Amino acid sequence: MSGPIYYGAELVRRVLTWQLVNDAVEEALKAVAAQSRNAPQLPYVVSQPMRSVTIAGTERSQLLFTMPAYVGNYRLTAAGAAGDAGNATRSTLACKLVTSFRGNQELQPPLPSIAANILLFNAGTGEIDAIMSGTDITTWRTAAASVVATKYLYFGRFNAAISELPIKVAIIGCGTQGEIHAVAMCSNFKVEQLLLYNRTATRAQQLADKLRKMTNLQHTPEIIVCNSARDAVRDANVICVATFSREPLFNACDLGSKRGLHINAVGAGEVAFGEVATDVYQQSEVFVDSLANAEHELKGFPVCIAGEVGNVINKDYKPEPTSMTLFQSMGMASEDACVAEAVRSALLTIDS
Ligand SMILES: NC(=O)C1=CN([C@@H]2O[C@H](COP(=O)(O)OP(=O)(O)OC[C@H]3O[C@@H](n4cnc5c(N)ncnc54)[C@H](O)[C@@H]3O)[C@@H](O)[C@H]2O)C=CC1
Ligand SMILES: O=C(O)C1=NCCCC1
Repeated sequence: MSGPIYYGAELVRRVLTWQLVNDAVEEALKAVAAQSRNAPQLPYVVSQPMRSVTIAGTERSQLLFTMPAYVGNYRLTAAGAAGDAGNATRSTLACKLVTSFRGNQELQPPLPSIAANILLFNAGTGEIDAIMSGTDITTWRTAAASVVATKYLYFGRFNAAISELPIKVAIIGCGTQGEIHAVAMCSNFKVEQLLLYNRTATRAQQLADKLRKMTNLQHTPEIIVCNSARDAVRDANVICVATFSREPLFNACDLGSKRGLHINAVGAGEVAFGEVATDVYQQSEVFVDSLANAEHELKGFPVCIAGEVGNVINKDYKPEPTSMTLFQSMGMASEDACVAEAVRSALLTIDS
């Protein structure tokens, strides 16, 4: 063996599309839920041990996560994989190494807070096949998980096509995740209004300017920069929160109509669920990406978890149509494994 191939960030970016990433993430969510429900009618085999967290220093502001996963008997149905027998069953063994250094945004010039690489192994021999830049994959797959959650938890309650229902989306936190969530929501749904809030207001304004110049968004909404998180969430149908805040950024009383509301809680302060108030969790039907990970990582979580997003996709659970739903995203190694495999497959198709 000649050693692993390296796929750098430029190459990875060439094939990242919403269809490719959404499909791979949806497959990972379904596989994890099938495994935890022990559903023998579904073919998946998943091993996703808890991620390890190494604290690089004396504070928890500099972290290294090790995220291994094996996903067996799943399918890539993404457009990028068409033509390479992308629908064939496959199995992927991968491990993501990802750092979270939240002070990086204060550096001159600033660096991303989250940086990752993904190791892809030969699932038959255990040899390492490839190392892939995983920073963009992490960014995209996190937003894709919110898109899939929004599709099933929010849109799933209406009897209309997703493309016909206009929504107002609030983005709380306008860093890397805030930006990709804004793009993802406008690329996948009919967003008529985008409400942006960031602690440093200039950052929200910069994101608004950037989004207004983007020509590749499926929908170009009215974009409003808000003075507070409360202003941003008041009239929103879908809320995406992605900050490092330890403190709640909005409370239940800030949410106008609880009927027909969905929240994607993506970020993590000292406590993963710190940025959303306890009463919001208490009034929501709460879903996670992985119950096993939630048990381990969400110590002191204020409510019972209704299930995994994959349970809703696999149709073994249906949320109450009138409830406020909340997706507590932690991020899963199996998402990275499936997306990295889809990226590799798409790159091989381009090359051949
Ligand atoms: N669930 C998942 O799968 C993933 C979650 N994350 C989490 O998403 C969050 C955001 O990550 P990035 O966008 O990459 O970081 P970033 O550094 O690019 O952006 C963070 C944003 O949060 C704001 N912020 C930071 N501290 C705040 C506070 N105390 N109060 C209000 N706003 C505050 C900053 O102004 C900044 O705009 C982090 O908590 C990160 O750990 C990141 C990747 C995957
Ligand atoms: O899933 C991930 O990747 C991450 N989740 C939490 C913060 C660091 C990266």
